[in-house]
Amino acid sequence: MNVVLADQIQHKIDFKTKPTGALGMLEKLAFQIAQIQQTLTPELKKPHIIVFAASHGIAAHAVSAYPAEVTAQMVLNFLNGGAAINVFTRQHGIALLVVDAGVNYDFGKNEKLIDAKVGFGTNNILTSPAMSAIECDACLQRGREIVGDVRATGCNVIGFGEMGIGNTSSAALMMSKLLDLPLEDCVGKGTGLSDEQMSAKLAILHQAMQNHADLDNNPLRVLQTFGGFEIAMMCGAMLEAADRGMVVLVDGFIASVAYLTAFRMHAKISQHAVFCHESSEKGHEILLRSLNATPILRLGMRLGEGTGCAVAYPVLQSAVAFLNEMASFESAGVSNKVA
Ligand SMILES: Cc1cc2ncn([C@H]3O[C@H](COP(=O)(O)O)[C@@H](O)[C@H]3O)c2cc1C
Ligand SMILES: O=C(O)c1cccnc1
Repeated sequence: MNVVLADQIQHKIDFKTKPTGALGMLEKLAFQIAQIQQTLTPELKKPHIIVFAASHGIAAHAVSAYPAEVTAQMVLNFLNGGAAINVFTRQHGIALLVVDAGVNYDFGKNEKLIDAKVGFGTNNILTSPAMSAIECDACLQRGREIVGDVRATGCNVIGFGEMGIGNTSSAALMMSKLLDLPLEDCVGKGTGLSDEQMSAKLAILHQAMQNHADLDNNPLRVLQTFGGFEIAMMCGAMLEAADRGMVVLVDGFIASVAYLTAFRMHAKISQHAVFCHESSEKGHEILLRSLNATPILRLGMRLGEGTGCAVAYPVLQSAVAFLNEMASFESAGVSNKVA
């Protein structure tokens, strides 16, 4: 760490015309973004959100309140501009990219969709590993390449979203294994299961855990065994974004599990991560706490798609704006003597 620059950034924040610390979390964000960019005058350039979509074999077991076909239908909705993430990215001037990481549907040629198809969905993780080591590696690699292409456009702030019916099941199993926590702490209602359906989901995931009893907590093996193509691609994408010095916006429960996996691979990613919101999906609060992460927003959202990143983005803009534009005590002739 460049200690001199870190001191200068903190000094610049502290000498703005406000009581020390009065901009709260905006100050922490401003410091972090300035540190990431190694400058006293950070800028957020060409923000992007990438939504990765994939199908899940486990969806055949009624672990979601919605049918598996919704994954492909929502991809078409993203392409037509009608989903929540389309609305919020449009609202805030964020570019949106949609990636077919492995949806069980043939979208044909569509120039609006990035084709990174690794397959037509993961295996059923109740009985088999989600994917082969080769597929897992391909996902990480494709995620990295897509971010490389986005970085080349001048983007320095990027968020990731996902779409994949059944993926809260994948994420819960991964979280339980990586953090060595009981499944009860990690499994939630996802798209909105009833209490009864939730008990059935928990029973299936206990069975899945038992069927993979010899799995250790190696992040790559956990990803391969329980992950989804979209979760693995997000993981590679987050790693690349950090490697390239970008600000990484972390969305809800599933994105945070992808982040946890990436963090276990390369802890350095934490310097780049901004936790945008706390999802109301059970497990997210515990996961954020275990990461020592303070989310920007707590709106009771539980959607995914990167929506938390899009809604939190203006807060990052405010953080950068105060650091660049606000007067200092000296420039404004305001006394900074504490009475
Ligand atoms: C219409 C619709 C739009 C969505 N957008 C995101 N998700 C979210 O819900 C899914 C995870 O929940 P579960 O594990 O219960 O299936 C993921 O696709 C996630 O992105 C959606 C779900 C639905 C139904
Ligand atoms: O927080 C999330 O990412 C989430 C929660 C429920 C359903 N889908 C996504």
